[in-house]
Amino acid sequence: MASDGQIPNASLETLSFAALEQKDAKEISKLAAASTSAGFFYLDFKGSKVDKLPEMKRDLLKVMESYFNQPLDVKLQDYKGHSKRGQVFVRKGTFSGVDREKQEESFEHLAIGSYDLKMNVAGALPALFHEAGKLVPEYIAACEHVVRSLLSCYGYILNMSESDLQKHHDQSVESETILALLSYPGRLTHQKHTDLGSLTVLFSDQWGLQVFSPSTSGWEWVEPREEQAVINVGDGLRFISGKKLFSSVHRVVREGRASSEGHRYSIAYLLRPADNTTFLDAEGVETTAKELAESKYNSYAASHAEQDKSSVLMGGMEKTFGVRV
Ligand SMILES: O=C(O)CCC(=O)C(=O)O
Ligand SMILES: [Fe+2]
Repeated sequence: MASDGQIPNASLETLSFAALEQKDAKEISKLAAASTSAGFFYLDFKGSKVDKLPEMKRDLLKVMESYFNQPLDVKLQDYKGHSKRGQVFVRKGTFSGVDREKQEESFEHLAIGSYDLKMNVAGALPALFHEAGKLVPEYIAACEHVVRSLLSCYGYILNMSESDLQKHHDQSVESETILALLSYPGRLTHQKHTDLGSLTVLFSDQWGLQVFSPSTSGWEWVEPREEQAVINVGDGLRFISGKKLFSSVHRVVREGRASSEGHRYSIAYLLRPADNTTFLDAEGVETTAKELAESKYNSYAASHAEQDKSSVLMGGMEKTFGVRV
C-alpha cells in the first residue's frame, strides 16, 4: 500500500454503477459492506446510463474556476443572507477549518439548492453559470439518477420498503439537497465531519481528502480518481436506517501528499431527506431533517471547543467507533 509518512492510502472498494443499476446481488453486498465500514467507496460509471458524468464534471470544473477566480466583492453579490439553502455563495472561514488556531482557514463554496433551481428561484444560479447552458441542471439530474438507484439498493440491504426510502427523498418536495461547488485556494482546509444528508456524490481530481478508518483508528488518504466518484452515506440515511449504516468521517487537509496541489476544487452533490422526514438523531431524540440541517450547520460553523461538546458534527460516529477522532 502506498503511503505518505504515517498516513496510508485507504483501500476502498470500487463498485460498478451499471451493476447497481441492474440490482446485481453481488454488487449490492459490496455496497452493504462498504456502507458499514469506512463508509466511502468509489463508483465507476462505465456502461451505465450516466457514463457521461465524469465528462460533465470536467466541464463544471472549468466554469467553477472562472467563478471562484472573480474578486471577493463580486462573489459576495451571490451571498443571500443566512438562510442556508438560498445562501448560494459562502465565503471562506464561514465553517471551521482543521487547524484549531486558525478557524478562518476553511474553504469557500457555492451552494446551489436543487429544489430552488427546479422552482426557478431567482439567484439559485449565479449569472456566470447561465452561460454554460444546461450543464448544472443536467449534472444534478444525473446525480439524482445515481442516488435514486443507490436508494433502491439500500432498500434491499435494509429490508425497507423501497417506496418509503424514495418518499423520504422525493425531489419534488422541499429539502436541503444542494450541489456544492467547493474551492480551496491557498492552503484552505475542511474540518472533520460527517455529512448531514443521506448520500454524497463527490468528485475531486486533487489530493486532500482523508477518511477516518474505524479498523486502524487513524486517518487515511482518499486517492483522487478522475473517472470515478467517491460516495458516502451521511447522517440522514444513517438515522433513517436505524443507525445500521455508517456516516463516513472525513476532512480535507493540505499537507503531505496534498502539499504540491495548488488551488483545490471539489464538487459534492449532497442528497438530503425531505425537510419533514423524521428520525431519531445521534442522541436518540426525534428530529426532522430540517432541524438536523440547522443544528449541523451551526456545528460546522462553531469553534472547535464548541464542536467538541456535542455529537452533532460527527453524527455520533465517535460513539460507534469507540474512539475520539
Ligand atoms: O472537498 C472535498 O473533497 C470534501 C467536501 C465535503 O466533505 C463536503 O462537502 O461535505
Ligand atoms: Fe463532507
